[in-house]
Amino acid sequence: RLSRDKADPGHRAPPCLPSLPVLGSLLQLAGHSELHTCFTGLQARYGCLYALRLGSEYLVVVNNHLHAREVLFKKGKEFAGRPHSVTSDLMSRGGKDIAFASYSPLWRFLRKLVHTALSMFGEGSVALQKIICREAEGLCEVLAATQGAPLAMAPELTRAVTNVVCSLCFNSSYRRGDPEFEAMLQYSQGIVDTVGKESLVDIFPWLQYFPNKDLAWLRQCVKARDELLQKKFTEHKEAFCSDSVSDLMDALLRAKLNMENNNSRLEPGLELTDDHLLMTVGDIFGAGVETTTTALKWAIIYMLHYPEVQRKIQEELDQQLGLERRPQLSDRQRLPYLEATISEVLRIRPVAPLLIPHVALVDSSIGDYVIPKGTHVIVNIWAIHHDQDEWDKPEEFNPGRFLDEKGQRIYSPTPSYMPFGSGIRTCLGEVLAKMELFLLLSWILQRFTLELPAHHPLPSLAGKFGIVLQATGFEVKAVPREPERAGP
Ligand code: HEM
Repeated sequence: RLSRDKADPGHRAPPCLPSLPVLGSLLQLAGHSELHTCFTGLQARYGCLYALRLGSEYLVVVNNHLHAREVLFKKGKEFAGRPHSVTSDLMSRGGKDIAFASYSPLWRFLRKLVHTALSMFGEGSVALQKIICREAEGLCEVLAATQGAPLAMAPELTRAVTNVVCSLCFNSSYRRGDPEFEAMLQYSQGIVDTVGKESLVDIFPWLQYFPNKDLAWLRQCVKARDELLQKKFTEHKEAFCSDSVSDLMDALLRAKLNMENNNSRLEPGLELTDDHLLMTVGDIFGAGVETTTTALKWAIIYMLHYPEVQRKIQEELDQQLGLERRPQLSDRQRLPYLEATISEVLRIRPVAPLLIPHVALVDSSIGDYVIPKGTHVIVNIWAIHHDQDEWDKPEEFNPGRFLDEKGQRIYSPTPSYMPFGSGIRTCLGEVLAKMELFLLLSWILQRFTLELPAHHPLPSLAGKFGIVLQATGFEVKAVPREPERAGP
């Protein structure tokens, strides 16, 4: 389906959706709340790479893995920019974080710093495994206490994942019912509901000067988030000791103090301000909690739809570990079916179906098409993960596609798989997220069978497009497996 016309490479503009003055191509998208499926459907008419205009912005949508790899990997630096929008600027104080920051030495510095901190306090270390297992145990206790009564899983999953991120960022965690945690849940939901919907105010920035309910709610949620971040920041500053750095906030503070003491700057005019520290930690929260929780929700929803998959995971757990020994990260190799199921969940319901938009920093090209500097590039992971040329029956949930004939794990059966993006702006938390998904799911499924409570309809498999592909709320009945029933 890629253009074979090599006569004039890089000199053709991509096919463009019809566009009106001021509105651009907005009418073509009107009535489609699910942008990822709308963009996928438009391929039938415009091909796998096409352009559109939204307000004054020129956007290109990439629906194919070859073009996606060119943008993210091969020409990663050329497409490493991020667009400014009213909502993302509000969230990140004008890009003073990592995810919404422009490609710059400061972005690179912060990314490296967070990467080092995550590996120091977590990834690969026993410390993180302990933290996640503590949360997994807490989750199992909550499930056991329900004694088979229906339980809304979402808040429990969010608390477990929040506590992991909290431990990494602040070296602290929340108990059930903690008012600070409840407030955090509320503002996080508010942010998810309002950011990333390609809302009109991002297309027509001047709308921010008119009364706007969504924007007012987002401002309130961001204010609540910032107050909490500021509180943690002040506590950390007061207790700071450069010899005992035990979390991300401390690591950022130390970097800032080192810079000030050495009077070193990254580049003239670029300095690490308090805003950068706060927004970077806010970013790890924003990017780290909602994404992993969403993937967990989808995994459990698919377990309810496909009890035979759940059974196979449990058989594998029983065979490899039995019912008593709790799974550890070192067991991942021995549990390929569970790992394949997690991969399949991330394929069929990619958490970030359109990634985060990229921006062309220079005049460039994708395939045969010319892409001017400033173009917003949307990589449609949904289309890539559902591409019929790459996946057999892509709509079918089938963990088996990530296993070979011997039942061994295949990490990527086709290059058309990139749930965490790829290249220079690839997800910073991939390793952490995979650890959480593995440990939390294996601990739950070793001890409980998750069932649909009587008379409850199966939760919808249709996601709601937003900053993440949201799953609808649902309840489960957790039926203890044998040793739980028998007691310790
Ligand atoms: C299942 C869980 C997760 C998924 C599916 C996921 C996916 C993604 C995707 C698709 C991107 C955008 C890549 C791009 O624009 O090219 C991204 C960016 C990012 N993710 Fe994740 N993510 C997950 C968990 C996490 C966690 C746990 C953290 C932090 C601890 C995290 C931190 C980030 C950051 C900081 C960025 C921005 C990177 C940049 O712009 O340089 N993510 N993630």
